[in-house]
Amino acid sequence: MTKEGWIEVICGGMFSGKSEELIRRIRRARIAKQNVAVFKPIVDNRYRPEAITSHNGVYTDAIVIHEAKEILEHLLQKTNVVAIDEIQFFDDSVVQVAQELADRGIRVICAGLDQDFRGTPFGPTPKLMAVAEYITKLQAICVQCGGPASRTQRLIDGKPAETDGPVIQVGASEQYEARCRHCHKVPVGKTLPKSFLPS
Ligand SMILES: Nc1ncnc2c1ncn2[C@@H]1O[C@H](COP(=O)(O)OP(=O)(O)O)[C@@H](O)[C@H]1O
Ligand SMILES: Cc1cn([C@H]2C[C@H](O)[C@@H](COP(=O)(O)O)O2)c(=O)[nH]c1=O
Ligand SMILES: [Zn+2]
Repeated sequence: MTKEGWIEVICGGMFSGKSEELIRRIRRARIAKQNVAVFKPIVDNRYRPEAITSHNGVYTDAIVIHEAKEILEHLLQKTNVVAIDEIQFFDDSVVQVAQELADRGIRVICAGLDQDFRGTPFGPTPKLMAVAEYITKLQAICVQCGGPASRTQRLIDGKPAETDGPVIQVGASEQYEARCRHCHKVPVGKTLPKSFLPS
């Protein structure tokens, strides 16, 4: 007999529709009478504090947590779907938690940035992608050329950030815009870590 339980990752740059897609999957799971538990990290304090919110205004309530292991404490016996937004803000322990849930028979849906503003893999997202059964990589629209925006440009006073800065900086369109690989500007002195380059 086929067993239940797997990991889905929805990734891409900012404005690519990750939260929209996560909310859509949550809505459909609820229509299918699944018991869904929704989580977000406390770091994300934009829009409604206790909800996952898309840049287009759609939202759904969420439990705010500090660490991934708190997810285990919030689950009910009947919970069979777990949705987590902004996974890039968790540490690597979120990978272990997702694996444990999927092994227990739970459908785990994770959404988050795959790259930071420098174009470097972001937090635990790449590791989750490695162990996931299903990956959906979304593109926004490049605000410069209209092409597929796989990257996120950080802005300072409306211009591309030219110097490096903290990786975590919560914000929306006042600080970030969607760009394709050709229009994205990497801060001076920043390239991919050697481990991501061909030898
Ligand atoms: N450059 C852009 N490309 C595509 N959508 C954009 C762009 N700028 C703003 N949007 C809006 O962002 C919405 C997607 O937001 P959201 O689901 O929050 O994405 P994400 O979670 O990936 O940041 C789109 O439906 C659209 O209304
Ligand atoms: C690129 C980049 C983004 N962030 C922050 C900015 C937002 O608060 C979230 C992403 O939200 P979205 O739902 O994907 O729109 O991440 C950051 O902290 N560092 C970065 O490099
Ligand atoms: Zn472009």
